[in-house]
Amino acid sequence: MRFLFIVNPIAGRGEGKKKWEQIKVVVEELKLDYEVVFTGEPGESVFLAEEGVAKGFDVLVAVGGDGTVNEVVRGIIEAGAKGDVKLGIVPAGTGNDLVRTLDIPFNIKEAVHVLKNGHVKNIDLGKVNGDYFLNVVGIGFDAAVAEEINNNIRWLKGTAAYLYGIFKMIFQYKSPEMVIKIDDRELEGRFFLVAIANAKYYGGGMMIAPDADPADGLFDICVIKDVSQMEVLKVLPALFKGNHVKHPAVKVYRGRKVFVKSKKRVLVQADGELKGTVPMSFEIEAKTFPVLVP
Ligand SMILES: Nc1ncnc2c1ncn2[C@@H]1O[C@H](COP(=O)(O)OP(=O)(O)OP(=O)(O)O)[C@@H](O)[C@H]1O
Repeated sequence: MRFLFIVNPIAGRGEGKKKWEQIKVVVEELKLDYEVVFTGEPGESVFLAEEGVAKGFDVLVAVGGDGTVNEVVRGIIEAGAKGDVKLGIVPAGTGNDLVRTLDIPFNIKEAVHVLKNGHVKNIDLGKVNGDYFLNVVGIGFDAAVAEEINNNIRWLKGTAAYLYGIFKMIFQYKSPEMVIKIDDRELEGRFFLVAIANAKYYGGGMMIAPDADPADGLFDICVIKDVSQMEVLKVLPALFKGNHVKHPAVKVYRGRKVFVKSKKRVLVQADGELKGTVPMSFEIEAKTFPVLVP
């Protein structure tokens, strides 16, 4: 197996480059057949991954956070190698939400061992607007927070940015009326947020869908009804352990296809990236993307 490591040197607040030096030691100890490339600007991992596919590497290893992982996946897909070329991940980001769901170790040595001795898991991909997502789509409150972070709080990163954004938005946000279709089921009402989850985590460690399995061919759809601001603040800490699902305003559904519409401007984010507003539909592509996991 030939490995191409795609390293984001600025991931994890500039730690990426230093992490690579540690990774390299283990990679050489294990005698992996490898090459390494470094990104020089945002988005470059997509291009480097496409090049890696063209050069015939079997595994492309994203060294970075979820941003780098998403870009490498996009590169593999755009090169037409979905299902053929495998994804490896050595976490070096601030968030690394996919890694948490897949139980890939944060310890460098252990993560590199997974590349050599782990097994292949074919995970599901979420589809939105012809694009793919790995973790979670958020509709409503969390997308409003993502917009706020994008526009006004770029100086903070990861969970800190989310928490700040949440406290800022909570007093401005009004739960909109929405219609949510999940396969043959239809829900209607005022919703605080809808999270369409392939994996369990988003926002750098918030466990929005504690029972989501990224290889079961299904989305876990977490629907939160309109709740008071005080109630949100009370439930928020429970989100880190996934205990929010016990709250009476929270319900989790499973499905393959989701459609959401509203008469209001309701924002959508996918893996932290703003996608626009509803109406929008979401579909799962079951078990198509091979990833090396423990
Ligand atoms: N050389 C570079 N200079 C500036 N930005 C880069 C460079 N290489 C990659 N990027 C961008 O950095 C962004 C963040 O990367 P990534 O998500 O891997 O790290 P992170 O933010 O530390 O981790 P996480 O997303 O898990 O919190 C990505 O959008 C990527 O396009």
